[in-house]
Amino acid sequence: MSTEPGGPEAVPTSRAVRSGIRFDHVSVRYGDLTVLDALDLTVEPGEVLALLGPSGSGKTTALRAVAGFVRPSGGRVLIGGQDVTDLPPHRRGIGMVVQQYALFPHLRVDQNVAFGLKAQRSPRAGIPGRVAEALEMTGMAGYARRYPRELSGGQQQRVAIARALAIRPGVLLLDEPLSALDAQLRSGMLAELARLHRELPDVSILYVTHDQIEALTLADRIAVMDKARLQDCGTPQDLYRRPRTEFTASFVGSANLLPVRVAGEGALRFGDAVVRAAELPKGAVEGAEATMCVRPHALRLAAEGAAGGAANALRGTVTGVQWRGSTHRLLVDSGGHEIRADVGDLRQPPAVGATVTLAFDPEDTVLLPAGVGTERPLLERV
Ligand SMILES: Nc1ncnc2c1ncn2[C@@H]1O[C@H](COP(=O)(O)OP(=O)(O)OP(=O)(O)O)[C@@H](O)[C@H]1O
Repeated sequence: MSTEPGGPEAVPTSRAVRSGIRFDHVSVRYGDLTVLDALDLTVEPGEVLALLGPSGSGKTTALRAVAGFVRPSGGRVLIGGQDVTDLPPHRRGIGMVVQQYALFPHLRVDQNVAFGLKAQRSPRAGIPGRVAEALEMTGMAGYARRYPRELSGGQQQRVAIARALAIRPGVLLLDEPLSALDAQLRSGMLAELARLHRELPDVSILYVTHDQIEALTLADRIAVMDKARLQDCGTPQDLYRRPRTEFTASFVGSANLLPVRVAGEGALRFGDAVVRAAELPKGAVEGAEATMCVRPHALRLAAEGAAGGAANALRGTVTGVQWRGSTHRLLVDSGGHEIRADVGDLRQPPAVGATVTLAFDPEDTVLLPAGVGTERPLLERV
């Protein structure tokens, strides 16, 4: 599949497929309500970008703006470098899959898959071959003459994906495509989607989800949305290890967010304890507030009263113990804050009420701007 850009009037064909998406300051308003606020974001050709965020954060609106079903009140949408803001959906060269499959119940599987090709006025002679190709890719070649009611949910979703792929799109839009499936099917389909992506290395995929496992598994990069705005964007590893806001830290993986104060000499104070972070914000003045993010799995149990080496140590009282198979999750009250620690290989977990010392390394911390709000930019790091 090529990424050759077409002219402004070009209808995508198998030879001129446009890939890559750019949101250029895209806003969407309904009356007084801004549901997408000046979104600037690029999905490269061949990239899977997950839009991750809570319900109502504007993810679907962003996707529908690319599809052409929502008209931006400001900004431009570009596909393959071409401004498509004024193009109707069927001229944009996109394939789209939504949560509820949206298959035509009165059409057979092959007719459903052929639908987009016919709507696009593809040459008739080529349609059966394209349908067969798309069904083959999604493992549905043996079901071409069935009706949707004769298929399971997972199979229907494969047909919906085949229908989206049949037009050989440069851009594939997936809106919570797995959320109607049960957990086991979902994990199988995740692997299938990853395989499809490898087979379609030039297609840009925009994947809307509120499920962080889907985003972490599939995406090359994740864009985190909240309250109509892009909060953060980066590789899954980046967002997990170096979140820029409290919102990202707690939405991508789980996080302990500890309120700390700069205590001078590179040290921080958390309640009565003195702790150290990997880096302090540039120009951080004594007494300044920040939030220290430390992941539950970065905490370990230390011998009572001693963390050892250069590690941070927090004393606290165990308020809960949850066994999670490979780890125990300990809930520890330290100075009135609940700290979650996921500790592995504990033959004898501490009892509720016991006093423990939790240790963690400065390298496993990230300092964030203080406060629950996500508006403030990250303090510059040294
Ligand atoms: N046609 C519309 N008219 C008015 N408000 C709308 C319309 N479509 C969406 N909204 C509002 O825009 C906001 C964002 O909706 P959107 O569907 O983009 O969120 P989302 O992040 O995809 O959420 P979900 O995960 O629940 O699908 C919501 O508050 C929603 O109620």
